[in-house]
Amino acid sequence: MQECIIELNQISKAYRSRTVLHPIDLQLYRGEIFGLIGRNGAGKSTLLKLLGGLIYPTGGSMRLFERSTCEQRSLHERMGLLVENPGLYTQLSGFDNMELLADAYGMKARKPRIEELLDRVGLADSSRRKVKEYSLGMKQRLGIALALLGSPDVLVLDEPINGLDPQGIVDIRHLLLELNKTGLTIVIASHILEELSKMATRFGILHEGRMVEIVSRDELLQQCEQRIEIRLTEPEAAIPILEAELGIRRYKLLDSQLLQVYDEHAELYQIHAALVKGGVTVHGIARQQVSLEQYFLERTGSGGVRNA
Ligand SMILES: Nc1ncnc2c1ncn2[C@@H]1O[C@H](COP(=O)(O)OP(=O)(O)OP(=O)(O)O)[C@@H](O)[C@H]1O
Repeated sequence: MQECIIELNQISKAYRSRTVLHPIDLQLYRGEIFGLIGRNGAGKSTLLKLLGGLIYPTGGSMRLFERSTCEQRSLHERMGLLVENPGLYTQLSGFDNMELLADAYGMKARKPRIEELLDRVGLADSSRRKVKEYSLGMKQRLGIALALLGSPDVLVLDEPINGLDPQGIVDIRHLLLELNKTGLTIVIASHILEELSKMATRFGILHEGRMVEIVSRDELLQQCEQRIEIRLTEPEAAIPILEAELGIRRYKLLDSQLLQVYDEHAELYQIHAALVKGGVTVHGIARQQVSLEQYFLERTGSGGVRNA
């Protein structure tokens, strides 16, 4: 069974009288990569800051690692944050930046740990170079190493790939996937849906301060999978034909007149011919595919929220 390590119950946030996060319920599970998607101003950073204990909620409660954060605020220390600018000392080397934070943590025997982390984020060879000479991607990787210094259970990242070139994006993705393989839970906010979809195992869609949908990777991929839509009046007659004649096993009856077939090998003309031969009247048949972008826009577009 999945272990829930973060639980938000009706968490909300207002600045003065302006509500920027409406009550949100959310459970995060150990080992997952949770992707938070939303347009600019949707409330992603606010939610991440609440998770990291950088700001206080206006309402609701939060449980971290099965304890209430009211009982113990230090629970937030089990999270590694890269939420705002990592606050790097650019005149110092990557190693020295790590050492300063290790000092603040009061870490003993830190050199091997720092070297291990810099190696893990791919900065071993540049660890003695000044940060001002680092590329944006290198700075982000150093930010991640800093966030990992306290050996967190959860890594919380706000737009870590913003502004990176394609190679920088791939490097960060590989790094995060590797870290996740070691058991680290990751919460990552991004508006680059395509990239997020290559990492996250679950997605939360934030829109105007509301969590409008939480969807697993499998559900999302299924929603965006290529499918054949058949409009017909007798689906109960059509299904046995599709199964017996064409060996189609993956289909979904959306309503009494719309059948969706998920089978990349199925051909439109074969389906049409088999149904007609079996005496089924077909009113329409077409291939459909919803792109990730379309899926996201449907839930956050001017048409408002659509329940999946
Ligand atoms: N300290 C603050 N005081 C007042 N309003 C704030 C404060 N911080 C954020 N907001 C407002 O809260 C809303 C949500 O902001 P937030 O930064 O969480 O959104 P976001 O989804 O992370 O956006 P972006 O992708 O642009 O970073 C915005 O309207 C923003 O103006």
